[in-house]
Amino acid sequence: MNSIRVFARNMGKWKPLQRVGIIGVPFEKGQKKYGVSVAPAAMRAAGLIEQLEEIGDLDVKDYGDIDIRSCPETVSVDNMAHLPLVSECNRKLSNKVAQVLQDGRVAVTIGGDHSIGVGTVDGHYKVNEDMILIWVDAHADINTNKTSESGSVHGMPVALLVKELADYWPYLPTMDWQVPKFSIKNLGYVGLRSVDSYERLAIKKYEVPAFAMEDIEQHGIHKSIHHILKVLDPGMKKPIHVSFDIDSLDALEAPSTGTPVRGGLTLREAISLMEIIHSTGRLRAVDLVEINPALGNDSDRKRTLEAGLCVLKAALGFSRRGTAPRGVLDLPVQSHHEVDD
Ligand SMILES: NC(=[NH2+])NCCC[C@H](N)C(=O)O
Repeated sequence: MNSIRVFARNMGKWKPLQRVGIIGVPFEKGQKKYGVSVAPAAMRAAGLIEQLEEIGDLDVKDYGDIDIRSCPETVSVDNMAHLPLVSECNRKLSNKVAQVLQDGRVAVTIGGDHSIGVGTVDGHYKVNEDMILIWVDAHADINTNKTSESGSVHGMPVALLVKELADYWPYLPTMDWQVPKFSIKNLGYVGLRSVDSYERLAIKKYEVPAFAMEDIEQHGIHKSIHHILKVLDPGMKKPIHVSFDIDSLDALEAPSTGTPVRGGLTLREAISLMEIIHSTGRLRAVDLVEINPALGNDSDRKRTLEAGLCVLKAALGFSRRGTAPRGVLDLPVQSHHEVDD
């Protein structure tokens, strides 16, 4: 059993202490735009570690960045750009995520583009084979090199991870370290609104619980995420991995990202989603990917980084309730007249 929660002496009382490990992945070869590799440094400069430490009852350890050294690209695979680089980065990341989890910490990985989901989920699976995966994203990222229109691996991580799609891939040189074992039955989507036609087929064929934006609009974020958690794990016991792409947020909330799509989650919805997952006590790993500080102007960059920080803080237990002046947020709904009295 993984003891993520230990007890810490806190103001004379014993309180649960959540241990967290931060991993940066300055990797951008899973897509074509410059800049997403700067995100770990930009998030740290924006106060990532300090802000997490302020949450209280959180023991934060920074494991630093994965060493992304360009290895010679001796092999190439059709319609799959930079596979050897993607593979090498993810191999190292997988080992690091497993180490953080074995240290009894929640693994918080800051990308990088979404191709790094291969490493985070692979590493998590090594430690918790019963894990469930919530992919929060505008895109389904379940293309293979045969179905992808872009040839960018950040649109393929889910298809690389799940065992049910293993036969749809050709032999992938350099990827021998990664044997797809995770079952698509343990996957759910939130936030979808830009899904390619073959991706749609895969989601339908395997009946993946998917809450696209229109479903969230209809049911609300609370019911949507509770439903997914229940469908994937009726016993409510399994470790949870959230792979959060910043482009799940509406492009107005998080403009500095490579493949923005309008009509997405509000920041408030994303925070609620993370608060609900935090409240299960079963969040073991969270990825935050696709923040590209090189895109947009200063205000875009600031807004996007802030949104990323808010999402992570919510995932790790920060709640406005705890910090607001006492009573204000606990007021029952009442008229202005009653409040003024
Ligand atoms: N993680 C992302 N931003 N993925 C975007 C993927 C876009 C498109 N579906 C593709 O396969 O190229």
